[in-house]
Amino acid sequence: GAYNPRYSGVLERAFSLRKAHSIKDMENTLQLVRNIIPPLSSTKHKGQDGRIGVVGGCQEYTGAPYFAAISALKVGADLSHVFCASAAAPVIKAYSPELIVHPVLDSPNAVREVEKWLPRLHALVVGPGLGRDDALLRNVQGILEASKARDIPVVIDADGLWLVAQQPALIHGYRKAVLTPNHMEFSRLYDAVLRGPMDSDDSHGSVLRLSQALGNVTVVQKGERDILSNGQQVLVCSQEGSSRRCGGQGDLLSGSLGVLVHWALLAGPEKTNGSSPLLVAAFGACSLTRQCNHQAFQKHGRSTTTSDMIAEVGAAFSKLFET
Ligand SMILES: NC(=O)C1=CN([C@@H]2O[C@H](COP(=O)(O)OP(=O)(O)OC[C@H]3O[C@@H](n4cnc5c(N)ncnc54)[C@H](O)[C@@H]3O)[C@@H](O)[C@H]2O)[C@@H](O)CC1
Ligand SMILES: Nc1ncnc2c1ncn2[C@@H]1O[C@H](COP(=O)(O)OP(=O)(O)OP(=O)(O)O)[C@@H](O)[C@H]1O
Ligand SMILES: [Mg+2]
Repeated sequence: GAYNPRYSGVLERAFSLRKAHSIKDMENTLQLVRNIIPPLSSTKHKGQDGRIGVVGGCQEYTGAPYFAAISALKVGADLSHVFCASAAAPVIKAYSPELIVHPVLDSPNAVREVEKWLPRLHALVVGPGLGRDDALLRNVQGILEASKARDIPVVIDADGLWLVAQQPALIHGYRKAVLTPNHMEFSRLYDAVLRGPMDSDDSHGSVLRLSQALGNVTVVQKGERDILSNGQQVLVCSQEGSSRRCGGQGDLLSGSLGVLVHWALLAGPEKTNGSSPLLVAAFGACSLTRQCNHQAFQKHGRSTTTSDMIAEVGAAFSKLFET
């Protein structure tokens, strides 16, 4: 119908009410994120605030696992490991002396090599820069199975999601899994699991249904607004970011989520007021990534890159969570 100016005031008021409501929801959820953050203390030993592993990195992609692993450290983990293909290891080591890099993913003993470390890890981030080589993916399948057997929380991103789309049974029903698909990865997963195209006009419903169909694993659909669900609750994160979409922002998100998932599970549901700890952790990682993007864009504009965003992690974290 034609635009009727008589209604515009009503619509505007309804819109601003909805916006005010969602700002209040966001603030309430941010408070839950604050509750799960462990206090800094001089009596802690190295490792207590998190030992995180990133599984990814191959001949082509060395940036993605680096971004994920360094972000985990910058958010507050004490130790960050990368398990990558042998060709990627010297490159990642050269980016940073702060990461522990294991060139094992293309070894015939890959699963055993990673399994040795699992008792010492609090969470795994699987997929950044993994690539889609069949032999690597088979090894990662074994690593995922070993992690589940030990009840280690896993964040699955990028090519880890490619693997899950081929074999949803790998993570079906695993309550300590969080998936962080971008637009493409989400539709690929949705097609594979629900055997039909998603309804793009109902993103809440699509995220909810995908989570349910995967046995209530937590799903984070990244986009203009991030939509998060554990099959019961749906949260929306619309923290202001920017219009700059350089590659690697998703890796910052999955790496920081690795730490936050560990903190949230340690804190437990009392600290999250009955909400799912994984959902609260995911909301924290989305808000943080978007705030980093916002701050970096204010300084660098169109030339903003993921490294500029990582330089903002400390200030963004304080602004959101230490107010
Ligand atoms: N520096 C690096 O090493 C980086 C490596 N990366 C790795 O690259 C590999 C492939 O990741 P991709 O994310 O490209 O995955 P895909 O190969 O599934 O492709 C995603 C595609 O979807 C497109 N797309 C994204 N958002 C869209 C939207 N809203 N609507 C329509 N199209 C959209 C993108 O342009 C991209 O071509 C992964 O291993 C990933 O970790 C990325 O993380 C980026 C940084
Ligand atoms: N249109 C948008 N406006 C604001 N923020 C966005 C937009 N699209 C994505 N983001 C944010 O950017 C971050 C990464 O999402 P994105 O969809 O770029 O992931 P990705 O494709 O996996 O990235 P990567 O290049 O690291 O693989 C998320 O925090 C998300 O909230
Ligand atoms: Mg990605």
